[in-house]
Amino acid sequence: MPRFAANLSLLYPELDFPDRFEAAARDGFEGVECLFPYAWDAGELAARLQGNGLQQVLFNAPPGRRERAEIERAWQAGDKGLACVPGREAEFKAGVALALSYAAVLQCPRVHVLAGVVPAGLTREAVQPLYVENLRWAARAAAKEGLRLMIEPINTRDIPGYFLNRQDHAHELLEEIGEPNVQVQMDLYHCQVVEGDVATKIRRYLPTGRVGHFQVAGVPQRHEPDCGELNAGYLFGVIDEVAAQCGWDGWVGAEYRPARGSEAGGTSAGLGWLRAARAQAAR
Ligand SMILES: O=C(O)C(=O)[C@@H](O)CO
Ligand SMILES: [Mg+2]
Repeated sequence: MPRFAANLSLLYPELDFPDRFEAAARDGFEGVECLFPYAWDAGELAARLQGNGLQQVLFNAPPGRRERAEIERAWQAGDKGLACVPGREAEFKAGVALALSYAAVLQCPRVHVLAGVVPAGLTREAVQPLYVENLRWAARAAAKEGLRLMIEPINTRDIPGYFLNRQDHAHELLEEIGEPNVQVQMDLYHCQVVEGDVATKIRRYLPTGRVGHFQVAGVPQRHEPDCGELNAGYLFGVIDEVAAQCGWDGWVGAEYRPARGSEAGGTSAGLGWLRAARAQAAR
């Protein structure tokens, strides 16, 4: 069974963010990820991790220039990253520096750097050199701290105009960036929405050593992984099989909006997919 991390920005919406750590540990998660930890003091979050025996496995660099407390709200309102946005290089670098400082305190080995939306009037091809240059700069800064950066293809239904949508583009970009500590965050939800053939893509890309993290949700509504058109149990089996062959030991982030979160039992009641994965592994 892969190691699963609870995405605390999406799971347990019935609880205050700091209380979600304990809930995740109680449900048997060993790792957690989140979108943006910046509204909280890094030391306070590190204490929550330690107190609950959890590892922070991933979070995002800020998607735009804001006060720390505003970052999450700004993401909802439209900040989607700066890596491909001309004229905002200084803000991009300041955001990466803030993320690296949180990663050090949280002892988190991975930081996702959002690509951003291609500005009106420009093409993806026109902004790609800037994206590559920004990622190269960020990768070198992260390498000094022993950290890895993730780049994530995201579907354009969720973020219209987003620069990076496809797995093959992400892997081409890694070649161009040319820094070994940059990897792909392969979100199976986005992969299914954009291009499908998910199991084949896991088999193609995981052995390259260029996939640093997986995430999963049901498709099309981004609810529990066992709701909708993806067969999560089958895909976890594929990850397990290929990981064993190539020595991959990363995490799968549970990044979904619980459909059952508003029912009695909250997020925990919707973890049947996790219990099924455990039962399958025990057989
Ligand atoms: O939307 C997603 O998928 C994510 O992983 C967010 O963290 C934005 O990158
Ligand atoms: Mg994702």
